[in-house]
Amino acid sequence: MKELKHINKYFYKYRYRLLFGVLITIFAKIFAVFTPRLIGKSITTISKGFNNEISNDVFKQELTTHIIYLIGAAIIAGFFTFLMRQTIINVSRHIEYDLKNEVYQQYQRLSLNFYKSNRTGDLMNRISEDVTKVRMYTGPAIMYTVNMVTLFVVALIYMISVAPKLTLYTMLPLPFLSFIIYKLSKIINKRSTIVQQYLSKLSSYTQESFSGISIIKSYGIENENNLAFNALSEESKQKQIDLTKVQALFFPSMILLIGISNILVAYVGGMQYINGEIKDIGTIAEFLFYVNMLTWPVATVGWVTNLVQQAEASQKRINEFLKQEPEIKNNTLEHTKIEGNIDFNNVTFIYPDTNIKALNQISFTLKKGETLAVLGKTGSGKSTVLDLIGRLYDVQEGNITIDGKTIDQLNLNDLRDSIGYVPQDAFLFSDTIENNIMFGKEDATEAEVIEAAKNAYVHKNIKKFTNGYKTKLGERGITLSGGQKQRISIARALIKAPEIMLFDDCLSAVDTETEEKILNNLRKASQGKTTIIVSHRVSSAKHADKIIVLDEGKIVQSGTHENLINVDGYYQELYLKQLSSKEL
Ligand SMILES: Nc1ncnc2c1ncn2[C@@H]1O[C@H](COP(=O)(O)OP(=O)(O)OP(=O)(O)O)[C@@H](O)[C@H]1O
Repeated sequence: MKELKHINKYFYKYRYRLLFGVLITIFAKIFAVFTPRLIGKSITTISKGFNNEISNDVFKQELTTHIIYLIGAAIIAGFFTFLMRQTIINVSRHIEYDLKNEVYQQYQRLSLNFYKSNRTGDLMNRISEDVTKVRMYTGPAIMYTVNMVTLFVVALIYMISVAPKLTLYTMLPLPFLSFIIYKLSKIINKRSTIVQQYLSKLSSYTQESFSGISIIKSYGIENENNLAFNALSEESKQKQIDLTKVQALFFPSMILLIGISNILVAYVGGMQYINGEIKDIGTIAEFLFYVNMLTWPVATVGWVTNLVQQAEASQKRINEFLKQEPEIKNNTLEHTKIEGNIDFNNVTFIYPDTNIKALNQISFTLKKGETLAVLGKTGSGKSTVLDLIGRLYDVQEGNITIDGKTIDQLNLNDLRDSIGYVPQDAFLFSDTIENNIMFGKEDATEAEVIEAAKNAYVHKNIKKFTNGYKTKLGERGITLSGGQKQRISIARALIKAPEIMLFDDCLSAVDTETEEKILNNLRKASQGKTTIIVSHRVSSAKHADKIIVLDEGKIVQSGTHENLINVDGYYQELYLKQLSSKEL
């Protein structure tokens, strides 16, 4: 129960509702216990009536009173049971919602490395399946426990006072029942976890097949794909059958044990009635009702124990994530206006997970309003430069300053607010084009959206879609070309009008002519803004105030376009190659 302590704060938050739920449960059970008593009394009255021990009038009057009370007690018990579910199960839904939000907020706080070291499936499971299992502890487990304890106490007190020996026999099979249910539900849970795993495997497999359908079709591997799917389905079916076999035992075992209890009560009660130890015949009927009434709560002891064990295991997994601290922390609450003077001083950076030295002693200075172009072979460390400016990672050696302050001393939110970043792979959400652009500025006007799209040279494309800016993207929406995606992603950064603009090879999918037009617009839009353009093309770099060429994390060339085309090296080679291909 150590791990589940985390939930106590939520119990405290909803303490009044919970307490109300517990009280209601107690009332419900008190009234529920009236039913067997009144049935017992009615049977005794009927027996007396048949044996002419009471007059016809008394018989009628007693029986009518019992029946009216019986209906009344059943209605009241039913109403309280309804209220009990309404309160306790509702509280569990509130706690589930709060816990999901807590986990999600923690996910948002954590740094990129956390996402690298944990699989997406794992992250999804903890927020869905694990939270659901914890909910079973906060709702059904509590409800059934209170239910059982109350019913037991109320029923037992009364049963012992009426027939102590018969009570003992009634209770005898119940611990066995509880134990068997505990064992069965343990096996059922184990097998259903396996079934669940197979279901996730199947859905991931199908999902991937659908995403990669064009590859599957173009390579003509539909048959192989079918065979692999069939094999997985077959395994999954086998696991389902294993589960069904144990599930099939659940109710028969319960019915068997209830049957044994009924026989015991009928036999022992009958003998006691014959011996005169029990006065009223109705007591036997009453006890038969108790057996059936107590069986389900007793069975739930085993079930609830299992629920709590599972919730504990799930909460343990959730706590592992909740305990983690983001590697990148905001070190100050003080707000600073960011101008955009960037300095790299001997920055060395090694990716912690791969140990790859991505940057090695990098230094450069970029004043507010200047443009830097970063070129170099693939894997030379260009994107890493941008990631470090946005503090997606912290540098290990050397330092980066912005406006003279090392970046970890700047307010992290201010820093990220002042950056407009266009990644290498443009990511667009399954939403309208307009909302995707407005992601950079939530309160943007329509005119601003259009202006940004025009600057990113994508306005004309958008206008051609039937729904224009309201066109839905993503699943069930339209599919954009690589170049269109890149340009919408640029518009998203432009609308933000940040002090620092970071473009990570984001024009690679557009032709050089469009590139030229976009760059012209960017130059106008980014007047006074510090801009870094990562590219593989000289055409993207030639207007920059400064150019650096990286190779294996080191700066191997730096200067302006005019300087660099006149010295032997990577830049000149690239220039000549791209020039000749253009001429061709
Ligand atoms: N998140 C990461 N975790 C671990 N290693 C990484 C990560 N990102 C990049 N690397 C490694 O760091 C090195 C530099 O990568 P980076 O992405 O900065 O290169 P790049 O010059 O931008 O390459 P490209 O032109 O192909 O985009 C590469 O060897 C890469 O494998």
